[in-house]
Amino acid sequence: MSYLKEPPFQHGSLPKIGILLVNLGTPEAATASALRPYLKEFLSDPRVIEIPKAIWWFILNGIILNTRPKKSAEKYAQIWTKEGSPLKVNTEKQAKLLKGYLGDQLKTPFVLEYAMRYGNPSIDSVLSKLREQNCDRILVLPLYPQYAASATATAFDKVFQSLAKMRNVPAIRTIKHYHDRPDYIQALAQSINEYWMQNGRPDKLVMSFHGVPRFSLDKGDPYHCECQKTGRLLAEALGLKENQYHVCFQSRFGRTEWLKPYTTNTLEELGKAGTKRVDTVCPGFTSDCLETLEEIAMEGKTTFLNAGGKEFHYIPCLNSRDDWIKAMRDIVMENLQGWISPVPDEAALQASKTRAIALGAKT
Ligand SMILES: C=CC1=C(C)c2cc3[nH]c(cc4nc(cc5[nH]c(cc1n2)c(C)c5CCC(=O)O)C(CCC(=O)O)=C4C)c(C)c3C=C
Ligand SMILES: [Fe+2]
Ligand SMILES: [Fe+2]
Repeated sequence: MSYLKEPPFQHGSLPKIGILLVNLGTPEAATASALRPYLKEFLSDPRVIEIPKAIWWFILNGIILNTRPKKSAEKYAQIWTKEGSPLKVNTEKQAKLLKGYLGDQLKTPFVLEYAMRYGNPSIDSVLSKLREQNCDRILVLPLYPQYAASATATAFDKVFQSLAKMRNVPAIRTIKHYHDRPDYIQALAQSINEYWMQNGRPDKLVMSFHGVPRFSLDKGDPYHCECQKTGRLLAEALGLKENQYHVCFQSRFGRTEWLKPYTTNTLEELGKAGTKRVDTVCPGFTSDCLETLEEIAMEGKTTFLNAGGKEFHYIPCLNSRDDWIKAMRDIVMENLQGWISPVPDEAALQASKTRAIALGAKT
């Protein structure tokens, strides 16, 4: 086994902290040819598809990769922006703003980058970049508030696979979840209240989370419970009664049962029941993306209106809201405790050199 070449080591150089935001990833373009490699990487992940490898290989390569890229590309084309995929654009903005806020508070030198679990910038390439900049401690923040093995754990797997190629491995901290943090809940509640102040209130609020297969709940994945808890806390923060909101799950893939109730069924039932206005929000997504802008804001709207509903509103994700970036800053600061010093590292280094000289040591 040969390891990656280490960046040149310099005595006396100040090590930095690396902060690595990880999001899911997105295709490079809204075309079938760009969707194919993205979907291949995504759907080859055993944390995402938990069926025997050999069987899945035939289904994926024989059926899915011949049909889905074109269909998905058509959906992406409807939400694509001049700057690119909304997921990437939003993640980039969050990283930039968070860097600014952390710069105001952190006395220890740091580097903040974002990476994508699938596609680019890859976790491999960004971790190499952090090591080259002398980061000897790295904090990993997945941009998923609720823990799921198929989202959070696979991001960690990829980080550890990258580290396994290094000789001088940095210290690592991972943030598992923040689904019940008051600042995250408050940012969501505030965004919804602001929306309601401008657009009036709905009859029902639908909170839609990304789904996962039902068996993952039975096998011990806490994702379902964490989504339910986020939903309950958000409803409490908004002062909603139980009959004024629904927690449901979207994006079902394949024929197996996924977490229920399915968002599409909920919207259809609400429409059929004569509910006049439904507002939807996706608290599990910190950035707007295909799943929110196309599946909910477009497809969900059609489902509800076709079933007899009259008015459908989609409330955007947290994206680059100031209260959310501040919450991210606080999540990072809390998780850096013990790694950061209250005085600038340069000053601490100088003080320890002075002490050492006073004690007669050669530096
Ligand atoms: C096939 C199984 C899938 C599981 C399990 C899954 C879990 C999961 N996904 C997210 C977040 C996102 N998923 C997104 C897109 C997306 N998801 C799947 C499949 C599974 N996801 C597919 C095939 C796709 C690609 C689009 C498509 O062809 O339908 C996205 C959006 C990406 C974008 O570019 O905008 C996000 C975000 C979570 C949080 C999660 C587990 C909880
Ligand atoms: Fe997904
Ligand atoms: Fe979807």
